[in-house]
Amino acid sequence: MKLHNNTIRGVHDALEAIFERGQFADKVIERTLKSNPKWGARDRAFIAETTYEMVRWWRLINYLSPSSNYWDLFGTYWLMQGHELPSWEEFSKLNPAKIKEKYEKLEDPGILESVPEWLYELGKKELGDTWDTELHSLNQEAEVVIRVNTLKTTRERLKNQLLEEGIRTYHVKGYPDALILEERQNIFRSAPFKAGLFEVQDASSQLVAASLAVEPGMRVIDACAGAGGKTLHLAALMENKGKIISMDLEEWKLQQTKLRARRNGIDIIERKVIEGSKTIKRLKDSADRLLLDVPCSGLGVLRRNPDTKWKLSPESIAKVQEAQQEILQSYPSMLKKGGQLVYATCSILPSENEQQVKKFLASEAGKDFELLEEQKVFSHQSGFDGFYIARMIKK
Ligand SMILES: C[S@@+](CC[C@H](N)C(=O)[O-])C[C@H]1O[C@@H](n2cnc3c(N)ncnc32)[C@H](O)[C@@H]1O
Repeated sequence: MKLHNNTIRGVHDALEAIFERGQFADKVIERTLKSNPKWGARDRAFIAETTYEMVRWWRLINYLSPSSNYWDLFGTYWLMQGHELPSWEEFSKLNPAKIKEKYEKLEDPGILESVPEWLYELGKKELGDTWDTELHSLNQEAEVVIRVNTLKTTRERLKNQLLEEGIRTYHVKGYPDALILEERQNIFRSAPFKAGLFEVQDASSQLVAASLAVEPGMRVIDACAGAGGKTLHLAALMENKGKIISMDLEEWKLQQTKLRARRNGIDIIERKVIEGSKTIKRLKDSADRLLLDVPCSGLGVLRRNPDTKWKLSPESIAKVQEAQQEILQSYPSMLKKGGQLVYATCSILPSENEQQVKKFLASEAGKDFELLEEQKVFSHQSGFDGFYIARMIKK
């Protein structure tokens, strides 16, 4: 594969924004590509993929070639991919044979899997040997998965509609509304997307709304709704009948649901910003179903967001765990007697998952609740993101 100086510079700029200015990788790549409209499809794919992969393997790359020079780091990454380096001045400081030897001698699993040492140790403490297998899987590139909007089409019909646009997909058993792209490509400009026939949503994430056992006509609260990915899925499962109260602390996130709902043909969503405990108290005993898709470390979605591992800290994980228990202690009061709730995270750490549920059930606030089922979704088993889903009933 031929390297081009200007696209490598594009990667440098993106990495600088991510590592030196702490910006989010997906936003940085979007901006980099937008600001250079002359790059062709192949250049754009090279910049996006190389940036993501260098972020993923950042610790390993820096171990093999300790340097603050982005050319050294890119060159090392390129060699790791099994390519040869062109004889450019920029790569003159690199010694491919030495780098190869250092890599072959490397045994430290935290460096090999390219995670911060504290995170490697935390995962090992919580998950034992499962962590090594899971971490390996979380370092693979994520597939693009879409969720069929069953309010407007069927999976088979959408498959054909996408094929007409040159987009080939396949489906996997156990995920009734999911289609997986055979090849990574921009689908947001396709006619089926603009017509609201699908949303991009990982297959594991699609298990969350499905596990809440909603029915048309119910009153459902999605209490940590964000930009509404799971609200939209709930509305489709409810056949756009009944009511969904979509809540979050952040109004700007709820705003995004508005546009997405319109595109999806959904009109049963009411948005509500949480302004403190009074918002929760006003909704006491009012819901048939409650979704708590709580804030979490995001360790289950490292395939998609590899920069998460460099942004997390032991303190940020402790803070998010505190928020998770606070939500569990107060939000379930919004459920009617006999109603059901789902607590979900996109994390694989027991301390954010089953241990939080156990603590809630043993507490005064959880005494009327019973655990009905629990799914621990690991990436190495499912092939998709890591998730945790627990369904409970208010007795
Ligand atoms: C995992 S994300 C939700 C993703 C969303 N459900 C989706 O499917 O796209 C967690 C959300 O919880 C929100 N959040 C954080 N603390 C909260 C709290 N105390 N109460 C409600 N929402 C909260 C965050 O703003 C964030 O949008």
